[in-house]
Amino acid sequence: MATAKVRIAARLRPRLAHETPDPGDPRVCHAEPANTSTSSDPGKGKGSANTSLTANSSANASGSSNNGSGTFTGIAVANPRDASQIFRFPFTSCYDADATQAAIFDADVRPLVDVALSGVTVTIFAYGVTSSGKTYTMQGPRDDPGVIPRVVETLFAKTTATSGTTEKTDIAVSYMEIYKDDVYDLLVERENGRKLPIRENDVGAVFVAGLSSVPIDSVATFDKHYTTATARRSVGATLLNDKSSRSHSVLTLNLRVRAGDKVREGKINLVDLAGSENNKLTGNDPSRMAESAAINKSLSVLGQVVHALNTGAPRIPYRNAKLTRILQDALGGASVGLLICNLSPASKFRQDTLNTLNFAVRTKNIENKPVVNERDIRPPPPPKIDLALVPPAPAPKPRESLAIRPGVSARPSLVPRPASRTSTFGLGLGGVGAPFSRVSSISATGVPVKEKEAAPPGLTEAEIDARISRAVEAEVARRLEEREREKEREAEMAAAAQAGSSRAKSPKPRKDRDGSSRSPKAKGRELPPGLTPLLKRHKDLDNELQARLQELERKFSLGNKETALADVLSPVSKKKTGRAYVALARAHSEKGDLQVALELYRRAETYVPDNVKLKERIIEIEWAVKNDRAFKPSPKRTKTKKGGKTKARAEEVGEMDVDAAAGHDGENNDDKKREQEQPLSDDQMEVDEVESSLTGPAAFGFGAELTNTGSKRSLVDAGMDTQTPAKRPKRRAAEKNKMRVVAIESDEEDEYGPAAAPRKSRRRIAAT
Ligand SMILES: Nc1ncnc2c1ncn2[C@@H]1O[C@H](COP(=O)(O)OP(=O)(O)OP(=O)(O)O)[C@@H](O)[C@H]1O
Repeated sequence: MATAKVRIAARLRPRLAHETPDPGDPRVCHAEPANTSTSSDPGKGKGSANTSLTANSSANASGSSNNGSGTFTGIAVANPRDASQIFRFPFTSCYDADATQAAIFDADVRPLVDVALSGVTVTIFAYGVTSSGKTYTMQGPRDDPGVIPRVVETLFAKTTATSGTTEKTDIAVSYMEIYKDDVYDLLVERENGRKLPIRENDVGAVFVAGLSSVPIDSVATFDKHYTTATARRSVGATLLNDKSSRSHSVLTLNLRVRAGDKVREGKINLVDLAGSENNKLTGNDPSRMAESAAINKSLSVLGQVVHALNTGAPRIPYRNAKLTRILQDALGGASVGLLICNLSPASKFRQDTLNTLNFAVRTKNIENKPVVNERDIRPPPPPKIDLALVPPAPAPKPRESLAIRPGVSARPSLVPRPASRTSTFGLGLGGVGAPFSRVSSISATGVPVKEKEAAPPGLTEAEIDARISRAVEAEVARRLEEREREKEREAEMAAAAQAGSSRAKSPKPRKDRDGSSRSPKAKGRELPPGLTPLLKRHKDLDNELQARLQELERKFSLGNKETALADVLSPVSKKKTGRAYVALARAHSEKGDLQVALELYRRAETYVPDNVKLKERIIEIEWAVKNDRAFKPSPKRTKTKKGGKTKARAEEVGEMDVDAAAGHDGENNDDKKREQEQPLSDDQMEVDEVESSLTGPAAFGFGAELTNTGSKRSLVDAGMDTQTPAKRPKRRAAEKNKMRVVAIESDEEDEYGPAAAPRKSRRRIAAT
């Protein structure tokens, strides 16, 4: 998609009862004849009497005409220090006091709904001085709804219109406020609300971790959530506005449009910014002053970001405020942006109005690079099986072929493929995600043969299953024979050695593995160089193997490939795979993709079926999905350090705490303290352990993607041991016998920042 500049719509609100008119007040001009004009910065301009100055804008720097026809459309406002000087700010879209909510919506907002449904992120934000009408524009009163309710209504009207088609749209909402530079979820009870951290995922997208996302299936459902959440927003009375927003609010509508084999994921961010305010005018008390300072600071950072983008600065200060961090995508990112510039007609706000207009003029030069989020949702092709040398099944059942359909492109598995490994039963399954074609073929003589890429076409599933079974049986038989021969040799050598030593000295009873003492003579009688006991063992194994193969076949025939894979993996691989799924699930649940998260947790359970905490997690998410409720992932865990000290868990899996990097290390201290007081249950530890394994380099080769990169500085701050990982193994080895792992996960980031390779430390602590 090409670049797209941020669109600007200027809206002048009507005068309130107590506001008296003044000739220099801002005025909306619709195609008025353009007079003398000088390209100038209105904030600094000092023109002669009756001079009309046009705001400096690269879009229209050459004159007062903004449409090439000698007319001007935009906002005209007098200089507060020299009323004879009129500044003109050209905007193609501007609305005067008579403009209706519907007019603004239809002209500027409605087209963006289609853009979002096409898989693009759209951000619409209202900007302006306090009491300029931002909340009125975004939210609106019940009898005159603003942008937010209208967007939702339009979305549902559009999805209803496509209900007869193959297109299906899922909509979910999340709603947060940024109050005194802390983020809170407005969809949860205020008492339960905790400060939410801002994080960055593995592809650099910024998101608020733990923010709930509620699926909505109708305007009425949305209304219910929205009304409750809006009542939670921080609002207070000031001398300038008796219902002044004391926070910035961001309402996000997540759209998922499924059409055939494709899914598009668009988003609409609807932002109602708190208004800049002059404390001399607002009459703020100390608490209002603190709010006001936070509002003004974040808006000032917003201005700096816009300025840096306009001047092509090498560093854009997004990280200097939560607000800009969250709006990063809308300002120079991959979003389509609309800034609604709200203006107050009151004289006392004249300078603020000029500031607002200057900000708007600068913002409209920002270029974004919108991205369409569309992906193929066809299921991955069935695994290929190398069956070239396995003899054909005697009686194949006519079932659907597992052979890959021609023309269907393979999609990468959710779980990256590890290097192929050979299991104890000789199946080189290569772990989860590896195609069955990686199974080493076994020749009739039991010698593994080179892998081939494509399975012979036209085989039924039954044939494939049968061939796998025969291949496994052949390999197991070969290995058992080898083992028996080995044992025979050992037994013969032992007998010969004992016979030799018995001639030299009297026999000494020797303890066997089972603890029984037997004389070499007796042993010789029980274990002659013959094969009887070995064959017995062989038979046991055969039965065991047979049962296992039957179980495998049963599961394959049920189509439960996941379970079957879990069964044939080694315990270590099972655990690793489970960990990988848990980490992915957690990342999805934090993003609000509860359905996907649930599916991933269920898959994880296949690999670690005994994990009680995991079961609980599944039940919780199932409940949340079923009841359309938000799911709050468990807070960061603490772990007990040797000596009884505690510390906050470094990071969540798969994310980087961008706050620390942004210099907000001191935040959330209360939350951390609370977390430190929560002991970890063993089950939770197991889940954490499952997640933490992803940080290891051996985690299927994708550890780096999901690796937690907590900062070393934060560990130092928390009073933690920051000994380098290289030294740890020695200490661990010494402690190994008296310690047990009760909590793992302390990921450290190189002190030079997140760009450096992440390292992982595992801590062992004393058994309790
Ligand atoms: N277009 C409009 N038509 C009628 N009344 C309006 C309009 N815009 C704003 N108002 C009124 O102006 C007052 C201030 O509006 P609003 O609370 O929306 O301002 P705000 O910019 O959100 O202020 P703050 O930044 O302090 O939250 C309210 O009483 C509101 O009803």
